[in-house]
Amino acid sequence: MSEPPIRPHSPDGSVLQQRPEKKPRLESSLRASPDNKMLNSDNTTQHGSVNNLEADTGLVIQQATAATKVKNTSRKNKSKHKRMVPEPYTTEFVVARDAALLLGKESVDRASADATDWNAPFEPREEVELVVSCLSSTGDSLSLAPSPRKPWVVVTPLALPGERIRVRVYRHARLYSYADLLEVITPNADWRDMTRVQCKYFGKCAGCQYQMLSYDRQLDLKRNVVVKAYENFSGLSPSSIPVVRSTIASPLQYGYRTKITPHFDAPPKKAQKAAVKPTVDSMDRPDWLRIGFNRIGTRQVMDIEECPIATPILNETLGPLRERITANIYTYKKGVSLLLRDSLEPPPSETQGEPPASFANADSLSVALDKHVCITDHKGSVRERVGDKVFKYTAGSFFQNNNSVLVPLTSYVRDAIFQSSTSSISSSLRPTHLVDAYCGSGLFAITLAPHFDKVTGIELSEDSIRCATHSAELNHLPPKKCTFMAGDASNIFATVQGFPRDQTALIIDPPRKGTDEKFIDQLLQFKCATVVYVSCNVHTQARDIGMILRKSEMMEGQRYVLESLVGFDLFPQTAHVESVAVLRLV
Ligand SMILES: C[S@@+](CC[C@H](N)C(=O)[O-])C[C@H]1O[C@@H](n2cnc3c(N)ncnc32)[C@H](O)[C@@H]1O
Repeated sequence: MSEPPIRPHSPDGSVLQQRPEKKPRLESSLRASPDNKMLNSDNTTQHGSVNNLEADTGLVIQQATAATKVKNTSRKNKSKHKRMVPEPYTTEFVVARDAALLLGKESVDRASADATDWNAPFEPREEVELVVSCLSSTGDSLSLAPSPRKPWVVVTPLALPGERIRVRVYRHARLYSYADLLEVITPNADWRDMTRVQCKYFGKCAGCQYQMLSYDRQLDLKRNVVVKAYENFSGLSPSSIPVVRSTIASPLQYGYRTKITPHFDAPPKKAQKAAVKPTVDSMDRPDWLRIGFNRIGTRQVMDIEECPIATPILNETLGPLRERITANIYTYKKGVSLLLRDSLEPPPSETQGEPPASFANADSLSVALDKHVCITDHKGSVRERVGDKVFKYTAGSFFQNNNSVLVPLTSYVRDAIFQSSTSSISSSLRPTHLVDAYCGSGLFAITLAPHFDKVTGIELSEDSIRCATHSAELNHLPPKKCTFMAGDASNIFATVQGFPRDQTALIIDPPRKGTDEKFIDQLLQFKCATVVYVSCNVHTQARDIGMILRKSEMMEGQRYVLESLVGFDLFPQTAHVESVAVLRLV
């Protein structure tokens, strides 16, 4: 089967795409995050506050009501609608909240009262013209259904505010429907410039959403995502939320991604049977074979031979790797997710099989600074430099995927710890101890260690802890200054009881699902002077910060205040934003 015909860009710069049939699915809630982790979905029990938050803000609570109503209908409908209720803090949850906000509380309440909130005003696969109202925090556009239809939102990728678009609706949820963009009839000339697009798959591949925008515009949009997350998900009063700073740019806006994970499906059964030999000549590439990334809104793999946001060495490696896979495709019985990770070339002592010097130091690694290699083995070793520090970690484990922004990020966190913007830190209370919770391979602990007397990190992955400990050695950080332990983040508080609390800073950098109440309760008992919360999901961060601030109101004498908020652009050309929140004990 060949690719469906696709015309990526019309002469006037509008985006045109023809969509293949979709599998029934929960597209957005299963959408991969920029670092290709599936979005999390399990916070309801640990944060019993999800429902309280909904009650506070008044809109999404209606969704739970509707889902409950659905329970009383037929079994078929029940399962169908149940699938549509988004898990808290997933992409779909955020879209649902944004759609409800666009409709307004009155419309939402009316639709709930009439029990019409699941009845979309569209025929199956209907084509309609819309005018885009705004962007959701997911990067998708939101438009109101044209009158005389009832109040309803249409979620469409790749369209911009003010644009007149033609779409085809394909799936419905509560009070909103998803649609494919067929045509941009009237582009937003201030925002859209298709000559900026650097990837021929833009508009089809699910990876990027913003290549048609100026970089300044992308940064503004990301700032707004942080603003909205705290307005809608923290449950905090506006007076407790500082003005969100301008998003900090990535030095590289293309060629920055140090890890990509293209994938491919196993040969279809029929093709396997028909294959006369296990290998394929390069001229004989089967047309069902696609090695690449998912098509927007589907789990269909697109054949992609180059990704302009990936680093040069990853693209140089992708071509030959694709050829090797193609030649041996019939030997694969299952689909495969490949790993390509950018690494500094190993020092000669390691490549020549000599045992590495026990303290092979940062300087010896710097010899290889300019030469990059691509690691494709999940268990292989990756070397990466951040400022004057070097890291060695396992290719399959977590490490931030945009090296160019890591010096600005770690420097910002360091400055936030040492320079309070709202109160002066007296020299007698200068931070001397650092706790790095969810430390991964030790990025923050190791880069910031020179500024502290003692640093300790905790992380669930034993392999990452082994790598962090080794990287500390590589950077001449002795164990009495820098230690790492494997375990649940909340265990850290038992081991740092000897740290002077008013001179201790805590960094939290959890996965997308955020931290948990057990961790927050212990943090509040520990009462360190500064908390810096780094997050790849600003919505769970807002929820957690809201909880920390509210609970800290009940502490005697002191409480935490949210001193600053800023987004970092770790993934240019995408809608993703990393968020850094600084809390101070006052
Ligand atoms: C977003 S990464 C941050 C890693 C590191 N701070 C960095 O920037 O490279 C989150 C890390 O938290 C770890 N993790 C997840 N759940 C954890 C838990 N309950 N306790 C400790 N670490 C956990 C993951 O293994 C992952 O390495």
